Amino acid sequence: MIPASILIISSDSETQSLLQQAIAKKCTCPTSAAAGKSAALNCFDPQTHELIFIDSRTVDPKLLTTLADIQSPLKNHTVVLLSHGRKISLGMEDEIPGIYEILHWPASGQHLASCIDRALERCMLIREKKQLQLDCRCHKIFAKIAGQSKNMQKILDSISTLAHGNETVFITGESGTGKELAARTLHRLSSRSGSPFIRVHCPSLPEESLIDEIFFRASDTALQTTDSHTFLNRARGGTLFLDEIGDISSRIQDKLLEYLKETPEPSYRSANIRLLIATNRDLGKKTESHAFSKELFEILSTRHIHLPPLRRRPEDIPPLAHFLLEKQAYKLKRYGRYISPELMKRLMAHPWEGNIRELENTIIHGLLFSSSQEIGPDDVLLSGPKPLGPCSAALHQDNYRDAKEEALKGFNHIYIGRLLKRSNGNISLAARACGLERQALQQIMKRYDISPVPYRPKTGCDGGYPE
Ligand SMILES: Nc1ncnc2c1ncn2[C@@H]1O[C@H](COP(=O)(O)OP(=O)(O)OP(=O)(O)O)[C@@H](O)[C@H]1O
Repeated sequence: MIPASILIISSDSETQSLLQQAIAKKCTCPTSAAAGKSAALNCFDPQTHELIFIDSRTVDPKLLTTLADIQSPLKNHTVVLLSHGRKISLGMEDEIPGIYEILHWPASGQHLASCIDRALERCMLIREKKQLQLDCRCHKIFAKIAGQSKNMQKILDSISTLAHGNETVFITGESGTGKELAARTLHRLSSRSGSPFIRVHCPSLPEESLIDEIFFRASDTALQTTDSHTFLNRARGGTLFLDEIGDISSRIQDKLLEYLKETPEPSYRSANIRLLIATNRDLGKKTESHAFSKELFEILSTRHIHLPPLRRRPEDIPPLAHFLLEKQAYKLKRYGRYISPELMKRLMAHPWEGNIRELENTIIHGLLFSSSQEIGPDDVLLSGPKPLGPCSAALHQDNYRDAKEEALKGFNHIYIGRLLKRSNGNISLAARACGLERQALQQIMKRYDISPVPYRPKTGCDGGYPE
C-alpha cells in the first residue's frame, strides 16, 4: 500500500529533486512540490496528501500549525521536517503538531532511504487504522438495519457512497419503507455525525413558518439572531431532513429549486447544513399533472435512493421479521420468543400495505399477545381487524373528542380482539372472561365494528362454541 500522494514544501530545487528521486525508488505515488508558504497552503489537500516533507529553510515549522488548522491536528498525516543545519530542539518539536520525524538535511542516501521507508510504513498503518475504524463504524451503524438481500445491500451501498459529500440526497419510497432510517443512517455515516440531525415534517408546518424557519426570505442576518429554535439554527453544522415534501406549495418548490441551483441563498451556506429530502409520493406522476416542478424533480433525482415496497422484496421479510423480533423483544423484555414456521409463511404472503412499520407493529402484537414462547398466526392480526396501536392514530387528531374516540377504538380492537382470539370468536365466553354481560360486549363490538368471524376456526366444528 502506498500513500495517495506526497507533498514536498521546499524552495530549493535541488532538495526537491533529491527527494523526488529517492521517493521514486520506493513508490510510484504522485509527488508534488510547493516552493513557498502560500503555494503550500494552496496545494495542500488534507484528503490526498498523506506524507509531507517540509524544508525548515523555506517555511517556518509553524506552517504546520496553519496546516493543522485545515485538518486539526495533523495526526493522520506523516510529516517529515528537514532541519537543514538549523537546530531544532525537542522543545520546539513538541510545539509542532503532527511532526513524525526530523531529518537533518542534507541527509546521506541511506538515511534518506530509511526515513522514506519509515514514513511510508506509517502512512500505510494510518490508512489501515482509518479503514478499520470506518469498517467498525459502518458495522455498528448498519447493525440497526436488517438487510441481507441484494436489494438491501444495494441500498446500503448507495447510503455509504452518498454519505461522503455535502450534496442534497433525495429519498423516496412508500410510507413505512425506512426513509427516515435511511436518512439517519446517511447522517451517522457522514462527517457531520457529531452534529445534529433535525427532521422537519413539512405537512405539519404552515407555509409561512416553513419559509421563515427554513428558507429565510431576507438574508442570513436572520440566522445571526439568537433564535436558536429555528430549524436552521438547530441543524447548524449538521443535517436537515425535510420529510414528506410531496405536497409542498409551488412557492416552497421555487425556494427549494433556488437553493439547489445554488442561486444566492446564504442561510444554508453560513449555517453549513446538508439537506436530505424525502417523500412517499410518486413525484414523477405529479410532474405530469404539473402539481410538482419538473425541474426540481429532475435536480432532486440526480442523487436518489429509492426504498422499494416490502411486497416487492419478499426475500427481505424473514430477516426483517427476525431482526424486528429481536429488537422489540429486548424493548418489551419478552426474551426467547420465536416466530413459528406457519406464521413466517403467512408473513411472506401478506401484502404489507404499511411496509416495514406494519411488519414491526405485527411483531409487537405477537410479542404482547402470544401465550407461549412461540408466536403463531393466532397471535397476530394479519387479516380481519387491523392491529391498531391504542393511541397512535389518536395522537394525530386535533379535536379532543375525536382523539379520545380514536384511542378507544384502538383499545377496543386490541382488547376485545384478544378476548375473541382466546375464545375462538365465541362472544359469550369472551364476555365471561372480561366480566361483562354478553349484550354489553356485543354493543361495544357493534359500536367499534368488531366482528367475531375472523377469530372463529375456519374448519367449523373443532373448537367452535355454541353462542
Ligand atoms: N431495513 C430496516 N431494518 C430494520 N428496521 C427498519 C428497516 N427499514 C425500516 N425499519 C423500521 O421500520 C419503521 C418505519 O421506518 P421509517 O420511519 O424510517 O419509514 P418511513 O419510510 O420514513 O415512513 P413514513 O413515510 O411513514 O414517514 C421504523 O421503526 C424503522 O426503524
